[in-house]
This record gives sequence, structure tokens and C-alpha cells, in this order.
Amino acid sequence: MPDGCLPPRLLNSDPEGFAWGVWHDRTPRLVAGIRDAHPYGPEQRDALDALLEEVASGMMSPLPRAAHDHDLWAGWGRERFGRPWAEAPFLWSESYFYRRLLEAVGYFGTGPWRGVDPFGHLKSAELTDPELEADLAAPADQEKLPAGERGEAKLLASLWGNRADLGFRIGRERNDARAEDLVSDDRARLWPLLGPSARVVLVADNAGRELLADLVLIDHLLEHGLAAEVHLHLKPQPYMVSDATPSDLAACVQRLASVPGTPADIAARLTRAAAGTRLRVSAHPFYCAPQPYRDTPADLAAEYAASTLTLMKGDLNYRRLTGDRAWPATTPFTTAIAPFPAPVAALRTLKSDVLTGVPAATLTALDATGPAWRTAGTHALLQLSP
Ligand SMILES: O=P(O)(O)OC[C@@]1(O)O[C@H](CO)[C@@H](O)[C@@H]1O
Repeated sequence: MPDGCLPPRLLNSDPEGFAWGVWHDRTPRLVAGIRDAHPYGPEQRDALDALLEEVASGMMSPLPRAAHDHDLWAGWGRERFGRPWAEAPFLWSESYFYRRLLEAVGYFGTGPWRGVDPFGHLKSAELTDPELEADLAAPADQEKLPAGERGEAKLLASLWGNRADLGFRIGRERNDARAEDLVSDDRARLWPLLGPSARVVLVADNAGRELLADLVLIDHLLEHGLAAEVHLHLKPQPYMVSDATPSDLAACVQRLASVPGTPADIAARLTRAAAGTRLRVSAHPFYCAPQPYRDTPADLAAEYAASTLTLMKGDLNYRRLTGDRAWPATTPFTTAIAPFPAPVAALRTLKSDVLTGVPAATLTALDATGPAWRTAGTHALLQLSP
């Protein structure tokens, strides 16, 4: 679909929109939490305060001249800098906020906070949370299922693992009691794509719980003749609170390895696979860029094109696939996403406004329950294109 025919981008300025709560509620809480959790000096504290103030009521300013990626963002932000945050598209400005947050805490600087993940305390708390024991026990339970059901159980665990998102939990209670509903489900078309020579890309979303379930799924694909190789794509730097970086992958594999039995066996197999060519890990800079997949750089597009299937995890990847635009929710997923060079499946719990590919009858029934189902993470989808 040509650019001019696309529906409007979702903006920060809509008081009814999901973005409104992100900027007015979640972001101040997030920044306060980061401030409280670190012994930062006045420089980092002042910078965090200034960022929050700028976001709340000010004009968007560029990165400092000395930033390694100043020029890159200056190009991307040409139409945005000097204008209010409130007027910006949600997708673009949220990405830039996380880049600015790293700047404020000196993540790329030369001081003591260089390379220190500002969300690290949240991620490590999740890996040591006693509640994680149930997730660590799941792989052994899944192995007890009939052979034909194991893959399905692991795929669903990976999909629902997306609900366990630390950024999403800020300001909310976890609520596991709600019924789990798939509003759009292409699972039956997904499995036939896989086989002993398949090359699968899994574009990860969150560290901790979600990544743990993703790793169990990857191990299953490699061990059961469903993929010859899996390429695991991670974020190159801390992003959107809990998004998985290579350090988070290392921590997750170590956590698996610390539980004797099935989890430790999975960790050992994945470590062996990564030492060879069957599991390849990468972290392309585009994964922290503010653009939709419509603007995928050629090298990454070539990787997708060479794959049998790309599994895109999570809400943010869904927003980037669909351009974070106001699509009527019945728009077919394939129509809404940018032309993708090979089969792609979105595995997402619904945590923001954009939505496509939902049958009209499902929409009517769910809308009658109120608007929360669209953004509360209680519902999910698995959509495959083409
Ligand atoms: O991509 P994820 O982890 O599934 O979800 C990230 C998220 O919860 O955070 C952002 C709002 O701050 C939105 O992209 C989305 O709702």
C-alpha cells in the first residue's frame, strides 16, 4: 500500500489513546523507579528530571552533539526536533525516549555508569523471583505431554510469555486470573512451514520469563527436526524496559542451567548449538530504531528473505510491523504489514491500540465487554503472513 493511502499514525496527543497513559502515568513512575534504584550522582539525576520535564511539557530536543549516534538521530528527527513531544507519533517518540534515557544515565558516556543497564535491577529481580520457579518447572511438565502436543504447548508458552513484560507491569498488578483468549489464531498454518531444513528467525522481545519460554521453543525446534538453524535477534542496548539484550540472554541461559534436569539440559543444548552454526545470536541496531519494519535496512531484510519463517515476538514488534497506525481492526494482517520478504508470524499479547486481522464477530463480542481487552494484555494473537 503506498504511503499516502495508509491510515493515520497513532499519536501521543489523543487523550483516549493508549499512549496518553504511557506518557502521563507509566513514564513518570518508570523514571522515579530508576532514580530510586541507583546511586546516581547529581548529573544523572538532573538529566533524568530534565528529560521527564521535557517529555511532559516541552519541545523535543536532539541528542548532545558528542553522542556517537547524534547524526543518525538528527536525520531521523529532522521533522520532530523543536516540536512538542505531545504532537509526535507514539512509536517514534517512545523509541527516542528510551535513547534519551540511556543518555541521561550515562550509558554511552565515559563515566562510571557506562554500560550499566538502567533496567538491570528489574530484570535480575525477575530472574530471582520465586514465581519464576513455575516457569522453570514448565519444560519438564511439557515433556510429559503426548509428543504431538509438546510443540503447541511451547509455542503458546512463548506467546503468553509476552504478557510478562516489566514495563507493562509498572503501575499495574499482575492479573493471571483473566481468561486467556486468542483473538486471531494462525497456528494451524504455521507448523507446516517448519521442517528439518527450515531456517527460523526469532525476533525476541522481553528478557526474563518471556525469553525463557522463547529459548524452550527454540530448543524444541532444533531438537525435533523443525528447524535446521535458528537465528535469535536481540536488542543491541537496553530498551523499552525489559527488552532482551545479549547480556540478558546470557543471564537467562545461566538461570536455566542452574536448575538440574530438563532446564539445565536445554541450557547445555542451546550453548552447544550457539557454539556451532545451529543457533546464531545477533543484535542489529535497527531493533532500537524508531521506524516501522516498512523501513527495514537491506542487510536485515536479506536475513528475513533467506529465512523460512520469522517469528516476531511482542507488542512493539507488532506496532512496527503495522506501522502503529489506526487500522480498522478487521483489516487483514497481510494488508496492514509492510511488504515482508518472507513468511512472518506475529506472536503478541494485546498491550497497545493497534490491531488488525480480528474477525468482525469477535470484535463485536469483545467490544461489548468494554475497551480494556485491546490493551490490558489479557488477550493475544498469532497471525501469519502471507
Ligand atoms: O513489546 P512488548 O514488550 O510486548 O510491549 C511493550 C509495551 O508494553 O510497552 C510499550 C508501551 O510503553 C508498548 O510498546 C507496549 O504496550
